[in-house]
Amino acid sequence: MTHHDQDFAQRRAGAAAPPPFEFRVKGRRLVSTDTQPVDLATVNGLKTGEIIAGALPFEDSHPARLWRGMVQEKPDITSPMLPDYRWILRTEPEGTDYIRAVQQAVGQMQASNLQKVVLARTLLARADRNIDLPALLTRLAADENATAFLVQLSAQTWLVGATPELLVETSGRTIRSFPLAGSLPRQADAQADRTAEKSLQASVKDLHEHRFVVEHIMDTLAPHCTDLRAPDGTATTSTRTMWHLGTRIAGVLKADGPSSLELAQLLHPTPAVCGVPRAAAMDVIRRSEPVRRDYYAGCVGWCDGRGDGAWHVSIRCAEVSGRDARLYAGAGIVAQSDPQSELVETRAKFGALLAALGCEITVHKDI
Ligand SMILES: C=C(O[C@@H]1C=C(C(=O)O)C=C[C@H]1O)C(=O)O
Repeated sequence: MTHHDQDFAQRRAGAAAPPPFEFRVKGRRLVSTDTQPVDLATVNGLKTGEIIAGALPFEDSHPARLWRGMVQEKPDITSPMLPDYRWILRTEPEGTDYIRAVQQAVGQMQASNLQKVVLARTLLARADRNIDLPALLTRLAADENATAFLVQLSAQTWLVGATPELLVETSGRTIRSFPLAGSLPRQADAQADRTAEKSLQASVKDLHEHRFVVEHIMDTLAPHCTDLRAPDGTATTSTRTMWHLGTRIAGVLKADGPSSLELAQLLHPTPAVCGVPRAAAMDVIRRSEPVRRDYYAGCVGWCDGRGDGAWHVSIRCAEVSGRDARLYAGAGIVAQSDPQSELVETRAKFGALLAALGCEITVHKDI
């Protein structure tokens, strides 16, 4: 038996527990070294080579989930093979209730100063045996345009996903952000896929949705930078399942500027996951989403003792516990939104996780 097979066989027997955190970023792995959680202040006492990493919640009512760890250049050897699970799926809220919430939000936009709100729904997927988290992470990491992450939230629960959205990254005084907003599902046919990309690029509604996010990030970062630029025009970017509008923001931090962790806290929640104005959008989210977001639409990432690090928006993810996965997906709603299209967009956003779980979305068309 090779080391690789042994590792897989052990895990199938349930011997190896998932680590408290692991990130996969373009061939590098960020791995936990301690099994005891740490708090935000731990960042001040880190030794060279150490990081803290984990998840920040959508709302402050939940604590940060952080652990100490290190960056490894070693590639991963975990097998991407999964057992052939049988699935039971249930959406929460049901599609009709999600559509009603979108209609109400659009109505509120006509009668108030609410301009954008991101409304999410969830999909409960129950397998016939425990979900193999390390294999799931390896499968999610196959998408080169996403950062795959696994973060322990409680004794039995992990947040796992693959996000394409970079909230903020700093290295010395160099700062970057890659906000996304405005989406269309990818198409299997190459010609149809290209048409989808072009129509997204030309969509006034999506460009409008996108602009809120770029403005928020520029306004929040500007006081901390000596130089900050967003390119003219918005580009498209893709994952294996979605097209998005994205803007590559780059700049130079002031000397003794905030750490990557502090910047993530300043920026969060952006209008990519909350809305404009923020307080009104938060109010709509709290009133119309029946399932609390917990760590979905928060941040996942890492920071070292000098403040360098990267924080991503925790989207395209699920909370996994034993046989159960709760998948989350949201869509930005503006006055011109069509509720049925927003439902389809959230369904497509479940696609990355479902594919990684080996659950065929085409078999479950009604989600
Ligand atoms: C909220 C999600 O995605 C966000 C919303 C987007 C949109 O509304 O177009 C696009 C990318 C993300 O910023 C999600 O995937 O759950």
